[in-house]
Amino acid sequence: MERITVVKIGGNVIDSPEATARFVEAFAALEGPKMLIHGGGKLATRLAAQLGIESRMVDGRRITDRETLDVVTMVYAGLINKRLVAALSAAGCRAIGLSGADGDAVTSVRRAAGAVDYGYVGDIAEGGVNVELLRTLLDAGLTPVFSAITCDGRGTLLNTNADSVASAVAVAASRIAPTQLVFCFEKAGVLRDVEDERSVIAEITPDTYAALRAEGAISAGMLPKIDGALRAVASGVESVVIKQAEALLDAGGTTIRG
Ligand SMILES: Nc1ncnc2c1ncn2[C@@H]1O[C@H](COP(=O)(O)OP(=O)(O)O)[C@@H](O)[C@H]1O
Ligand SMILES: CC(=O)N[C@@H](CCC(=O)OP(=O)(O)O)C(=O)O
Repeated sequence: MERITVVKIGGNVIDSPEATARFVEAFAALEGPKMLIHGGGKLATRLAAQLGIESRMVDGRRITDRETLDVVTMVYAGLINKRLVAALSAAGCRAIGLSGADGDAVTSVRRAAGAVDYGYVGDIAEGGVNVELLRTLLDAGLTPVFSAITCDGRGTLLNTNADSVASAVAVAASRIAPTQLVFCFEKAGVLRDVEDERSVIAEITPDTYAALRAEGAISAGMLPKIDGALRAVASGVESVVIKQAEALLDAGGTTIRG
């Protein structure tokens, strides 16, 4: 099979209909087999607030109680996934929407409660992504579109950070064909100064990451993204780039190296 492109689209982009439309057009134009993973954390937080449910994030991950799990399942696996699939289909991309439960696509393990009890949050185990399902869908010319809802294989849905889903899917895809992973979000790349769009860091390695963390230059939602990116390059993914969604087809952004 030709080189596979796995793209993650972040929640701040999804929150803007105009930015999403521009991204969908660029993604549909990408040649070769491809997959999309989407977040939607911002919309979930807003809808939860409308229902009187407070949202709490720790290290870029949502504390997910029973009520919150229902909200995120409706928002990620429902509204956002189906809107994206409809828009991609309209743009000529044969998309198929999936949660981790569909076709046993992504199996995860509930996080044990430690210093923090994350509730219904799952981490993807080694071999948790169904490679044969991916191969079947890609061979059929379909573009899988994954939400951040996974399943423990025993009937319980779990909330998983979408960046972690993206890196696990990319690692699984690399067993089918060489795979590139692109994290798209609203900023120009990983920034040295989060307020300065011109301060893009061209390259991050495990050593520079540790230094940037210690300086406090990288925080919150950027942590699971770079953790996932480093895991992906260490596990056989050919290249990982973090860049602006609208620049999907252009050069630039931050390259992650092992
Ligand atoms: N060094 C950094 N460069 C860019 N963004 C950063 C950095 N450190 C923290 N961030 C924050 O991380 C956010 C992206 O993470 P997150 O909100 O989880 O978005 P996504 O939905 O794209 O995963 C950015 O909007 C920014 O506020
Ligand atoms: C466990 C956990 O934190 N899950 C994430 C899943 C969505 C996500 O990752 O969305 P973004 O890409 O928009 O951040 C959450 O509920 O926020």
